Amino acid sequence: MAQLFEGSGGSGAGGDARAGDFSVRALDMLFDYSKTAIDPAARDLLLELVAVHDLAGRREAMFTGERINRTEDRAVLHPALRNPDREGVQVDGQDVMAEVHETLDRMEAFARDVRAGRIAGQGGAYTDVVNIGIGGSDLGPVMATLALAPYHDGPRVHYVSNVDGAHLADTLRGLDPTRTLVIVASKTFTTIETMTNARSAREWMAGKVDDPASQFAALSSATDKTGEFGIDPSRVFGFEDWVGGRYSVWGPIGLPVMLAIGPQDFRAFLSGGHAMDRHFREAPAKDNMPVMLALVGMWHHQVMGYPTRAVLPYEQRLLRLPAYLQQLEMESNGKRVTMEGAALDMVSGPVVWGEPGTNGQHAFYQLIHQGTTPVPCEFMVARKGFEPELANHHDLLIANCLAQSEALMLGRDLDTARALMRKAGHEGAALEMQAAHRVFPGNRPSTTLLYPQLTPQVLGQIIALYEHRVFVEGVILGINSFDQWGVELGKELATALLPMVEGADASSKDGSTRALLDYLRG
Ligand SMILES: O=P(O)(O)OC[C@H]1O[C@](O)(CO)[C@@H](O)[C@@H]1O
Repeated sequence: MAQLFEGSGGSGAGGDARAGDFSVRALDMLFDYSKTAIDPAARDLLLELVAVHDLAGRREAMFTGERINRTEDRAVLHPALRNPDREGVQVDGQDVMAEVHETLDRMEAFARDVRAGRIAGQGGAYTDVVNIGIGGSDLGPVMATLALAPYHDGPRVHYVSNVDGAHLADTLRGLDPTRTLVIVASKTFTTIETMTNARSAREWMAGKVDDPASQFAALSSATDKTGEFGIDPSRVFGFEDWVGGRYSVWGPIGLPVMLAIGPQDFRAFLSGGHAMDRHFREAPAKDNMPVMLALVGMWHHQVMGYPTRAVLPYEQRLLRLPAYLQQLEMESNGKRVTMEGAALDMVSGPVVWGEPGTNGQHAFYQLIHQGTTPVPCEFMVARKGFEPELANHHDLLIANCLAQSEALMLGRDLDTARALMRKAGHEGAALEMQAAHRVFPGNRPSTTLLYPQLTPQVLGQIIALYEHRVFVEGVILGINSFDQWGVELGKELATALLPMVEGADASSKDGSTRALLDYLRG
């Protein structure tokens, strides 16, 4: 592996010149990639990829509503959901902005009425909201709701995603059905987990509420199906097929977030996303944060061959960010063929995983520091927390975040380890053995994203940053980042298996599946 800090030109490892040159500042955030092995020549080569693959052209095709999701023949226009302009974005010659804003205005009116108790349940103002959805209809709103806890001033918002009855039962336990609003969030309104949970939630309400459907709202593109479920059109918030599930938190799927934090703060979230859109569209590649985040990731995955990437937010409220990014990255770029359907001749997107710091330090960082496979780490931390009375905690959080990237970069060599062991009283073979265990190879790559504070605006910037990173990676790989055919086969087989789980003949199944069924059917 190339040495980190090659050509740093600064004062020692990670010197000043390198830190300034190998970082991007935008929208009051700082993305630092000086602790990677990328040198100016490598960066030039990476930047060439951007030109060769016509990123600028592909990006404009997305923002101007071309049908770039070719296998589904759809435009990809989630940025329109956070665009404050009331006109100017077209799909097939049709301006879509009026409809986007009309829906946003309706969502806001609904959220204000629910929060003020003007729209209420049979037993009075809503105290609780239960959002039922899965995948993109869950991960974004869950992540954002947790992230923005300091801004919560509405009803309590809960999320049910798993078809495991435990999720619904544990969530509903203790809630008052007469003061609970249920939101069914499903783009297609056919997802079996969501529809099963929605029906069970309706049964939970039946008997205690005269008209359970009146305490339901729906977020969906399939407005015909929401009607069949019995949800009044005034409580249905629709969106177009050009909003992909994992990109949908900015529109109606974000309604539970809006209920929790209020319309004004939700607008700030949208405005953060829009600011990142403008930066992505306008900044030259080397100063473009999503572009450089993507290129650094591709360097690690494609060039260095590191199979995974860890997302390590030093921000407890970003607890669900790694799960959110898992879907964003892995559902978007986990593909095996190019846009044209030819076999991909490089590896597709990496495995994304992670946990907030400092918790992860006491769990899996051992492997990151001393395991044999390097794991590129993506650290994130805010300049400021929200608990002034606990400012010392935040200082400790920052110190830990910086210490980890420093330890990964510098490591500890054998001589230093030996000296430590000598000081601890070891000698001879015992000293050698003990010292070997205390060596840190160092030279392990990491990046750090710094931001002022996790406000709605900044969260919007961060989420749009990652969305565009995925887009850039997809363009360079030459794949379609906006379909997800890989989830279909399992869904089809589950539908066919259900009757067999319930006792039907399973002789058509393979021997392994039959044996598992035999056990489970008792
Ligand atoms: O919103 P829906 O239609 O219920 O889909 C939920 C999720 O299911 C998927 O289609 C994949 O299973 C995701 O892409 C999507 O976010």
